[in-house]
Amino acid sequence: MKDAKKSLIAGEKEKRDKSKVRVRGILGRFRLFSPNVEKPSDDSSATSSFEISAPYNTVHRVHVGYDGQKFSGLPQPWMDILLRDISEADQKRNPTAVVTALKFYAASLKQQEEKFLTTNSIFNNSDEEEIDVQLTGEVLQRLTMTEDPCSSSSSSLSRRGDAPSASSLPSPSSSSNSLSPTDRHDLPPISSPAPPLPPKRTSERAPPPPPPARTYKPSSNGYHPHPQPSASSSSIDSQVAAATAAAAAPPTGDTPVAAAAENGFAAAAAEEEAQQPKKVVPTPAPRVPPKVPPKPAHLKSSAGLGSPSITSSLSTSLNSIGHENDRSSSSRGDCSSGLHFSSSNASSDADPLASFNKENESSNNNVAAAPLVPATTTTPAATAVQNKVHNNNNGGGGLLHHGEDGPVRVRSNATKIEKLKMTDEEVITELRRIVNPGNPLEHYEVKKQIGVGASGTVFIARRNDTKEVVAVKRMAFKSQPKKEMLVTEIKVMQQYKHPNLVNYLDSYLVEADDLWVVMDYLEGGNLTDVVVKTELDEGQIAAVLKECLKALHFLHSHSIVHRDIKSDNVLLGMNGAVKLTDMGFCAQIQPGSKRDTVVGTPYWMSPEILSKKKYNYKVDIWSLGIMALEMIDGEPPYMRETPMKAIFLIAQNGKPEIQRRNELSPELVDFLDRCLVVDPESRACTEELLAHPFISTAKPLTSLVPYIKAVKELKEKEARGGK
Ligand SMILES: Nc1ncnc2c1ncn2[C@@H]1O[C@H](COP(=O)(O)OP(=O)(O)OP(=O)(O)O)[C@@H](O)[C@H]1O
Repeated sequence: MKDAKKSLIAGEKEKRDKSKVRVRGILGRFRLFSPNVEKPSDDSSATSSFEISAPYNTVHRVHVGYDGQKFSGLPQPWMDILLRDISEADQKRNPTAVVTALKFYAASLKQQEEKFLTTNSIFNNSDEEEIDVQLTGEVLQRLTMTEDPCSSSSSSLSRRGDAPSASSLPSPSSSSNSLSPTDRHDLPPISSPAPPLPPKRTSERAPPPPPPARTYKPSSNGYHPHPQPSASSSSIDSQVAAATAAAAAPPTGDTPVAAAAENGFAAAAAEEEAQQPKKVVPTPAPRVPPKVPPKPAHLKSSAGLGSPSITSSLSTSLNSIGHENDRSSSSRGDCSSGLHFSSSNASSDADPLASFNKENESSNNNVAAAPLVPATTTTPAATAVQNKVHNNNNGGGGLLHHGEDGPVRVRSNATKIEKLKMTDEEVITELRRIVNPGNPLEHYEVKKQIGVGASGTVFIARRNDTKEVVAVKRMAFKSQPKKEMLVTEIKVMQQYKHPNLVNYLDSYLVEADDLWVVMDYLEGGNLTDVVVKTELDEGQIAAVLKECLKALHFLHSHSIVHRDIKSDNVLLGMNGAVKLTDMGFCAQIQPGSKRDTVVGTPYWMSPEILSKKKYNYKVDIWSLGIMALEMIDGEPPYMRETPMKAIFLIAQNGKPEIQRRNELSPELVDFLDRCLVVDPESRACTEELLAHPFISTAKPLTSLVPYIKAVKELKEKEARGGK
């Protein structure tokens, strides 16, 4: 009787709580479409039938000129898109931002498989094919005028004081570096229209009539999932670009000229090393292959799991993690005092975990907000990771010597280890080392599908012995375009444990193709669903940000940069727990060093990434600021613009307009202002933000519960067909 009364009271309370849930109005986020596999996450019957065709075999060299009036040299389809998306007046007003957008666009053409440039993640680590943007006239003059790319001084090309300086935008010199990705699908069609596209964000409310750019409908607006051969592959003519750059451009990044020269030397050495015949990577002790069940139907074809995508958020390559340090850069940011970074050396650069181990050995670890230390360093996986480092080095130039006391790593003269691309076989070998042995079906009973991502399908499963409910992401490994990234994600998840990171439990590789990653099940779904359908108040927004900041502080304290912070990558527990996921894009950045791989999701990307500058962990802070805007507005800035235009606008405007500034508390406005600073050196760090007055207004996490429940119910209703 008492219990019945209690549950009645609880039920009433829940009802009251629910009635307080503020449902977002019609200005909710547009429904986005992706060419790949995204299906309604609740649609367990959903399977993908869409396959991205293999795109480009040819290499085009695209030299783009700008005479102060208009751009020339672009392939016609690009020109069409440019004219469609960015008015001539805008082009003229800020040609450097156009260049940023073009380069980003061009680089995306390099992706063999990709998603639409919408909310999807992008990884581009290749500098083989790029657009060569040769500028002439006033743009070139202006570009050469400013030297400090992070300068907060406003450029003559910037419309607002907070806009990036002209030199923070791509310069001719940067065109000789790898450039940024964009949306290949943006090309106009030359063949049949694209197949209908499933929605990417299932939770998104029905949009108002979307502008052409956001619907990606073929032919009507030029957005197509299939690559267009005519403009398919752009390639930088590096010699020409280098010549142009050498003559005209300031050094990119924040490095002094001498350091830049040194860096150039290192890069050249790496290039040279990469061209050496590849040595055989030692094969690990053979593992007794587990008895495997028949291949699941959904893995029989890659299409069944969703088209592979370079933008897989489960993706960061081994190459990318810890291999791109710009040793010459000395910038450390303004917030590093409270954080411990392990000192950089060649060996630790090779793998974040190597660095982590080193860090553990060190006694001066003063990480402040890392309630849990990274998981054991003595697990087979950790050992395997170390082996991997050795193998990598060995493969890269026979640098490993095994002494009696164990392996001794000798400093490589080539710092750009990412040049050493792993073959698929090597990746699989590596993967086998780090996953659990055995057959997962002996341990888990797969229940139902809960979602489909770019790289795989997520299921609820139950552990046979403990009856624990878990989430299992299953991926057709062989058809993944960036296999190394999956390996990286597993490694990062294995090694870095924190209450605000989605907890990794196990992984298995079945028949060398069915990759299982078992993790905690976050029943509340992702934050996107909540921000799209409801309006959190400031205390709740602060609560979410606080949890994310704790996770970021932990990662940054271990020299790990997440690189894909957005609401999609924040999962929620039914108790209000907030956890970051998608560690695939993580990379290590040593103190004082920066990276230049273009990674992330364009709308959330910081100006320094978009303009292909060297960057550090501050990129996560920018993205967190954008995510805060998502929670306020239901979508990130420029979400209703075409991808090309959005990149142009980020490059041009730098800090986005805070639409509802007047409705927000001064604390929240200040928090946003500290995150969305164009100059990363002046941008806040996690430590500062955790102590920010806005964060101290955080409500208890339980305040999120009614919202999470309401959204879940709404989604279930939608899945049942009752809107
Ligand atoms: N641990 C988890 N608990 C609950 N739901 C999850 C979990 N992991 C993923 N999901 C949900 O499953 C769906 C697919 O997730 P996934 O991570 O595959 O998406 P994605 O980020 O688009 O894809 P990818 O990571 O392959 O790029 C999403 O709706 C996500 O919220």
